[in-house]
Amino acid sequence: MERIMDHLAHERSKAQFSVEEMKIIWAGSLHAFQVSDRIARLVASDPGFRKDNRAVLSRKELFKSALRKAAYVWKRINELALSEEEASWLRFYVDELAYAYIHWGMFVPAIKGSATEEQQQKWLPLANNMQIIGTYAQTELGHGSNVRGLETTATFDQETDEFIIHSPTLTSSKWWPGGLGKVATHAVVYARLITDGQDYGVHGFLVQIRSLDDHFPLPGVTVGDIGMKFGSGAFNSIDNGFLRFNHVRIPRNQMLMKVSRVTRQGKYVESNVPKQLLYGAMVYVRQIIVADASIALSRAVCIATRYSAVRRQFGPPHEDENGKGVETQVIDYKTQQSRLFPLLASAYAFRFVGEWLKWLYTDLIQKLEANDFSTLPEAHACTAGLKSLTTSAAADGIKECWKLCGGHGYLSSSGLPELYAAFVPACTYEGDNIVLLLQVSRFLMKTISQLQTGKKPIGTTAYMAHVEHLIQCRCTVQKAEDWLNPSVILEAFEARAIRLSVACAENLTKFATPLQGFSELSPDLVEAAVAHCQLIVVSKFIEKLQQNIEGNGVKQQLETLCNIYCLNLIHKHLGDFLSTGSISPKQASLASDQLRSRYSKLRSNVIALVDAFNYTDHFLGSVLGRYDGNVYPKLYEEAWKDPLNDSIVPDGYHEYIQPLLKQQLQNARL
Ligand SMILES: CCCCCCCC/C=C\C/C=C/C(=O)SCCNC(=O)CCNC(=O)[C@H](O)C(C)(C)COP(=O)(O)OP(=O)(O)OC[C@H]1O[C@@H](n2cnc3c(N)ncnc32)[C@H](O)[C@@H]1OP(=O)(O)O
Ligand SMILES: Cc1cc2nc3c(=O)[nH]c(=O)nc-3n(C[C@H](O)[C@H](O)[C@H](O)COP(=O)(O)OP(=O)(O)OC[C@H]3O[C@@H](n4cnc5c(N)ncnc54)[C@H](O)[C@@H]3O)c2cc1C
Repeated sequence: MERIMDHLAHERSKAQFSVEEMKIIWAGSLHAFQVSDRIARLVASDPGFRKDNRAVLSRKELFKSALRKAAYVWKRINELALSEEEASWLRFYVDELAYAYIHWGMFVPAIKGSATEEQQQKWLPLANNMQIIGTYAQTELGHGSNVRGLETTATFDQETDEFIIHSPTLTSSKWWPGGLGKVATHAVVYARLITDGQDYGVHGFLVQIRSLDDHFPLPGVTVGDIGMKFGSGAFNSIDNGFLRFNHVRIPRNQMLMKVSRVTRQGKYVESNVPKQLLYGAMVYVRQIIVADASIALSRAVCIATRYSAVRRQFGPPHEDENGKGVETQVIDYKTQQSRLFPLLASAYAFRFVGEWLKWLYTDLIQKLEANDFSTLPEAHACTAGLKSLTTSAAADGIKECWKLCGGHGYLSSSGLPELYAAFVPACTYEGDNIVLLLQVSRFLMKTISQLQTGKKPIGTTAYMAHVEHLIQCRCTVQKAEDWLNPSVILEAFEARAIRLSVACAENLTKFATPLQGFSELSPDLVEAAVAHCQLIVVSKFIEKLQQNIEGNGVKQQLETLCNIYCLNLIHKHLGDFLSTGSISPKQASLASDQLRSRYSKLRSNVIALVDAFNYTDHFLGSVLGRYDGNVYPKLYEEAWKDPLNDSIVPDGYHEYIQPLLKQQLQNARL
């Protein structure tokens, strides 16, 4: 036991940079580090937030435990008079999916984004004080991605000045909203607005669904939980629900009227705000999900990295720091490094692109407030594309981390199965990842077509202004070290992205209609969108390195991680880089050489690099990822805690094992 604990301490002593400074870089600022660190410790030390028993709870127990924790969170927020920032850190570190995620993450943002000032004044205080609990009811049984295809209706009744909310078909049942099944009292419901016999498409409405007195559904409302979901814990602590309306009436002023409104006379009036703002809550949450992706991936990487340094298999016996003969740490196998280190680099890359996206979103909101809608299309494309790219990579990465831990990774106590089950639906919710990439490709094709009209591309598409150069330029790499030059890397990624996009744009012209072209070429369009989004991540990582980064050796580590992130992408997408002529086969081989050399350079720093995430053992929830590396005794201890080990002889022995054994014995004797 001691040896293993010493072993991680030895790993930490090899770090060539200041972990404390890196913690600040990871957190985003000294202030963010201090607040998050304080709240993380507060949660970890409070037995009310215990979560190590989750895997053995039944669905009902899990749900109730999540309700208890959500109520306790609210109590602690008030008792400690936490600021909004501290409260959101508290919810984050409690790490238990419950209605509060949707209430704060979607219901409140939907009201802020789509309600008029007057409506906000009425509803936000109620929501902010938890006098009502809200959900976001958009998806239906029959339609999720195709929002324009939603079937729920909101028909204006001029006589009573009300909307009648109705579910005309089974497929129009709302299906999936979190917190809806058993908890929410109110919902932002997306329904087709019909007035004067005309259908004006999907709009948002604020609808009360349960009584605030006895919690029973209101007349005309049928509501319940949609059932168990993937994995044992994960999303099963939350009540994703179904909801059907039978001519439920709401006052006219409960239509969210920032984008358009219906007058007392039933006239539909559009404001000067673009219709797309109705989808504003999705832009907001997608931006948060990118940050979530870096957190989920970094948790998994932290577990797999620490465990890989503890775990030993094969190899000629080495001498450890105490002169004892030991086997090889699995982290020293080059295959382990080539699977794990790019994931570590991706966690950092996603962290920085998430930081930038948060800035982009804040900038968008400021512009919208000044009635400047010019950056909305780019914000939509960036949030959609990066949500897609980072969640797909993080979900795959978590799965890889579990395999990197061998058999023990499959144990619930590793924390990895639940982390995977909780994160993988992020590839679907807030927009299916392929559907979102198609939105990006639509934006790219539009930008390319506008180049011909002389419109200057801006922001993340600014590189397209250099289309003539990027279409024909040749990569200048001659030796492996040349791949360490950021401008060389950037140009290779820009060339690959624009060449894929231009090829799509040219191919689209060969079809009878754009619609037919988009449909036929959609796999290529998705690849072009991925290349563009990867370019954004690469360029934001490089930009981060151009900032003033303090701390002994911190910048050097980030440079190595950035090189690994970029060179590994080249390695994985070699087909794209070669087929577009962005690099040559010889340069690809030099990139692989450089990648291998970067792994060696990173090796002694990896434990410190995952320590910089500053995750408590409570938050990690993993025996394999423990800070002290004391894995084996704790695995053994955890095994004893399983309910099956409550008794020496299991329940069922007398009914099913003993009679069977007896029968077989008797048969043998006969
Ligand atoms: C505390 C924080 C907690 C965070 C929460 C974490 C955990 C919670 C867990 C789960 C919550 C999950 C919630 C949900 O899933 S809610 C439901 C989400 N649903 C979707 O995301 C549906 C995806 N589909 C769509 O977004 C759209 O239908 C579409 C964009 C794919 C297609 O729509 P359609 O109107 O048919 O679009 P067009 O392609 O014709 O586009 C029209 C036009 O509008 C632009 N555009 C589209 N979307 C947006 C947008 N969001 N913002 C701005 N602009 C948008 C599009 O680009 C077109 O523009 P044009 O080319 O210039 O015409
Ligand atoms: C855990 C979880 C929580 C959720 N929470 C909420 C919530 O709180 N509120 C809410 O309203 N919704 C919620 N949802 C629903 C979620 O937003 C939808 O599931 C999501 O938008 C995807 O839509 P879909 O299920 O209709 O998938 P579909 O669109 O049916 O996708 C099925 C397949 O078709 C493909 N596909 C669909 N359209 C196209 C196209 N145009 N081109 C190419 N391929 C296409 C997709 O790529 C996918 O492979 C949640 C979902 C999950 C899993």
